[in-house]
Amino acid sequence: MADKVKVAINGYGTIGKRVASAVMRQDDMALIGVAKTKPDYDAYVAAKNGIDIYPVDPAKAESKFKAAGIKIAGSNEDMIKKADIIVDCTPGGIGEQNKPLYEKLGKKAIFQGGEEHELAGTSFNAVCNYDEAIGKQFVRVVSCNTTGLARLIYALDKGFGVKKVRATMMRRGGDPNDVKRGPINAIVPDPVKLPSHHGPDLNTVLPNIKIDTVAVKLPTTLMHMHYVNMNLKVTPSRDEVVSTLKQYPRLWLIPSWMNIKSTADVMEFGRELGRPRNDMMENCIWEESVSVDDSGEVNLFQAIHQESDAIPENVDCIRAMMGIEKDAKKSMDKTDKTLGLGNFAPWIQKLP
Ligand SMILES: NC(=O)C1=CN([C@@H]2O[C@H](COP(=O)(O)OP(=O)(O)OC[C@H]3O[C@@H](n4cnc5c(N)ncnc54)[C@H](OP(=O)(O)O)[C@@H]3O)[C@@H](O)[C@H]2O)C=CC1
Ligand SMILES: O=C(OP(=O)(O)O)[C@H](O)COP(=O)(O)O
Repeated sequence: MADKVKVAINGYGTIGKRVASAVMRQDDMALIGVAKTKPDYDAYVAAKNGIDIYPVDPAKAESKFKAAGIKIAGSNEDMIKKADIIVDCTPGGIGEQNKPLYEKLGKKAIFQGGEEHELAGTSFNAVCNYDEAIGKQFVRVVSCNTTGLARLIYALDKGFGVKKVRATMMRRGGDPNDVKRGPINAIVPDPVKLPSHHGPDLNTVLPNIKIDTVAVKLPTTLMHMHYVNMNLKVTPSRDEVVSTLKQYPRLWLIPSWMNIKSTADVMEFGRELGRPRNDMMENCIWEESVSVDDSGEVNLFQAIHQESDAIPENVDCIRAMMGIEKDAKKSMDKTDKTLGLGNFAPWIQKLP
């Protein structure tokens, strides 16, 4: 195999730590290191796993890392210099501040959904537009909700043609460790002014889809829930819609016998399987919810694990931008195999 692609992760939080783990599972990529602003439990676990840590601002942070007994490997800029590509997983808006450094050092970078599409000029979802990212210097992986919508809508558009989508995103308030977020006791239309950003965002990867989206925030941290309504160009049977969805990667149809009744059950299933961090990277679509009427209108519920669903897309995006795999399907197959997606059997924990 040719030299491995050297990947640096700038920002090691919810998304960054998962991208780092996924990169470490790829035989065509090597993890150079991760950048953190400060030592904490994430830095402790990373260091114990032999991951090199580069403080964002060593002048401020070096003594803190030293006091915590965590060795540092250099500055954030040192890390970036060593890498072929940087996956920027910093909080929304910081990626924009980091871009000039990537430009100065002539590096490729992937931004996340918290940045504007215009920052990169190309937004990405593997099944929708892998080819558009091939060889690019800057690409943005669309956010978790948009990733979930894009995979689903692409499959049904390929299968039957989509006339119009209406989707309601019931969003988690914050991530499980994000105690400062809310709401605690309210349902918040967010944004009040419609549409929500998800529809226009979807059009960055599927420009020809007519879509209206609304979103509310709920007092929950586990997953997002989508109610999706689609008018198709033809009128397939329900069985045809279900079997089409089953053919596409990263779409999991939850069988009714599993008795998965809520996002809590989906997460409990991930925990019970023993998946790392309980991650459920697939769209989790309730098969029972899929309904099709005689005018070709489809309705369904899907749960989206915000912390992890965009992770395989980051891996594919690296391959596309580096030009090491020009075939989207081959990249997705490799990513899914290495991350154990679409097949639960290998994860099942040996008990006790
Ligand atoms: N969480 C989610 O559900 C999803 C988030 N996204 C997007 O992914 C991006 C990252 O979000 P998320 O992982 O949740 O964020 P987190 O807040 O969990 O993590 C951010 C990380 O960036 C580090 N950091 C902060 N400032 C800087 C800086 N100036 N330079 C380098 N690193 C820095 C933080 O370090 P330290 O902890 O040391 O301060 C932390 O490790 C955002 O664009 C977000 O919109 C996309 C899909 C889903
Ligand atoms: O990218 C996400 O959501 P989004 O798809 O609604 O933009 C993540 O769940 C982060 O959302 P946040 O901006 O509420 O932290």
